[in-house]
Amino acid sequence: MVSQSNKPCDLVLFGTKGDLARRKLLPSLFQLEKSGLLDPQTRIIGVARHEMSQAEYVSLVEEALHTFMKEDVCKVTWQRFMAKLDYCMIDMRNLDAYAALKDLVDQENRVMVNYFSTPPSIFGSICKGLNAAGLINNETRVVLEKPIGHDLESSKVINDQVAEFFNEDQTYRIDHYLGKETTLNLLALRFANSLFASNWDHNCIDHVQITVAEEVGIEGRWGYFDDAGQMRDMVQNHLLQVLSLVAMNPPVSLDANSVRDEKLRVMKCLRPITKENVAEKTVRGQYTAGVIGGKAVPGYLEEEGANTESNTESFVALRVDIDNWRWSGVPFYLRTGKRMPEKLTEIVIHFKNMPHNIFKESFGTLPANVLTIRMQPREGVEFQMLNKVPGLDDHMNLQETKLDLSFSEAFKDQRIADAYERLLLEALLGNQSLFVRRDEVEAAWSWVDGIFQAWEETNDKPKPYPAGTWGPEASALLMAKDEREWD
Ligand SMILES: NC(=O)C1=CN([C@@H]2O[C@H](COP(=O)(O)OP(=O)(O)OC[C@H]3O[C@@H](n4cnc5c(N)ncnc54)[C@H](OP(=O)(O)O)[C@@H]3O)[C@@H](O)[C@H]2O)C=CC1
Ligand SMILES: O=C1O[C@H](COP(=O)(O)O)[C@@H](O)[C@H](O)[C@H]1O
Repeated sequence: MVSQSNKPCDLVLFGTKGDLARRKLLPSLFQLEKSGLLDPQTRIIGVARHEMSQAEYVSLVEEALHTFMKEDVCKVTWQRFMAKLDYCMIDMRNLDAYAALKDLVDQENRVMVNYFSTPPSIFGSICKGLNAAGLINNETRVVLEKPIGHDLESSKVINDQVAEFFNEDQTYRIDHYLGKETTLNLLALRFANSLFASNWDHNCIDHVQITVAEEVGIEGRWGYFDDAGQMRDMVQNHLLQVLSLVAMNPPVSLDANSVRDEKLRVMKCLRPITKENVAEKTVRGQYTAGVIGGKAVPGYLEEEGANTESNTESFVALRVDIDNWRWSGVPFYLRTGKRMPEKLTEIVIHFKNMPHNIFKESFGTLPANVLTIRMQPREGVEFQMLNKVPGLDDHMNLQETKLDLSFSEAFKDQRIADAYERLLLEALLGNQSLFVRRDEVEAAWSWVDGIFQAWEETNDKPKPYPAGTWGPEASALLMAKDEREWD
């Protein structure tokens, strides 16, 4: 991706005491410092509404690093990193409070990048506060966490509140799946290899499966999750972004708007799901108590903070049709759920069967080629194909074999950076390619809203599935109807 600016920044982290900031953002910033990717002049300013001395903030950050980093906290890097930290107490709903930031930022010499790691309900207040303190100029950037809104209408309200103060080219909407190495590799796979580039359509592909399975439940986030559900939490953003990258036409270049234009075209071609077809095209589920990795786990309704009644889905399976020339007749099957047997994100491309079988006598039906892109864990790419078994005994004895490229083997000395490292770096550099444009967010909401409406009109309720399984039986039936099965 092409970087646009290399100026030092004031990265202002609103919600610095929150879960995301401590678990992901601060450790990622630390890794950037360790890799020498933060400008020596760059500052990190944490904002929260609690009274804290500078020393207390530094130890909050240190504790977050020790708790959430997978590797040891390098002492030399820590000395450099801690010297970059500042803390500012602001109640983000109080517009007068933002004046306190003025003494900490230096807009003449540094670009101010404001990361809103807070509930979206206060994004508007933060923008107003920054404006009231005179802290917004043409270079100032804003990074917004997902999900933006609860539906199309509320997302428009939030985007309008931000757009009152920031242009689209100053606005960076995060979808952390776009920062994953394996997501970026999808671009390389598709557009740097002629074998795939020329076979990526309805002539060669039978169907596509995208699975994003999580072992975890709702992780103590009942308040947020019960309001959102798996459709808003994962499908509206992460799964539709991945689907768009798999399905889009080749962008003219890697610049932000070329890629985003192509993704948007895909979203606009998603066939609406309505009350007439929602039953055959969607499955929602909710986990009950079960066992994962030999450990008993509670059901959704027994989670901490749960109501006894809730129709929120923790699992979704969908058949998605894309109404354009490239994908005519090629269904995309999506499934995502919490409390699945394992954490697994993968895209599986099922190619079409051979039109004629010359190996009938020795082999019978020829299985089709399958390309699996393993996004996490065990990142890599796998291609299933048929080969002749060497030997003189049976002159055409075929066997299914795999070409298996594991990133950890092929790129032994390369560390796989967390998605947030990549995205924070891109935001600091001013490159929007890996951020979602407003029209993409709205197109995604518009399609997802249709499904919610269809569920409501048909009074659809989530079907139970025991934790530690691959979702309700209806998910397997959704595939079986089309004479297919999940991988
Ligand atoms: N956690 C995650 O894994 C993910 C989170 N996100 C998104 O990131 C954002 C943050 O999520 P998360 O960290 O989980 O949420 P948290 O609730 O843990 O953190 C939000 C922070 O915002 C602060 N805050 C809220 N209102 C105010 C206010 N008026 N003044 C000052 N501070 C305020 C809270 O302060 P206080 O502590 O005082 O309440 C809290 O520290 C959300 O938009 C979420 O959807 C996206 C993907 C994953
Ligand atoms: O955005 C979110 O993503 C995580 C899953 O992310 P991953 O990188 O671990 O696959 C999910 O657990 C969370 O509910 C959701 O808000």
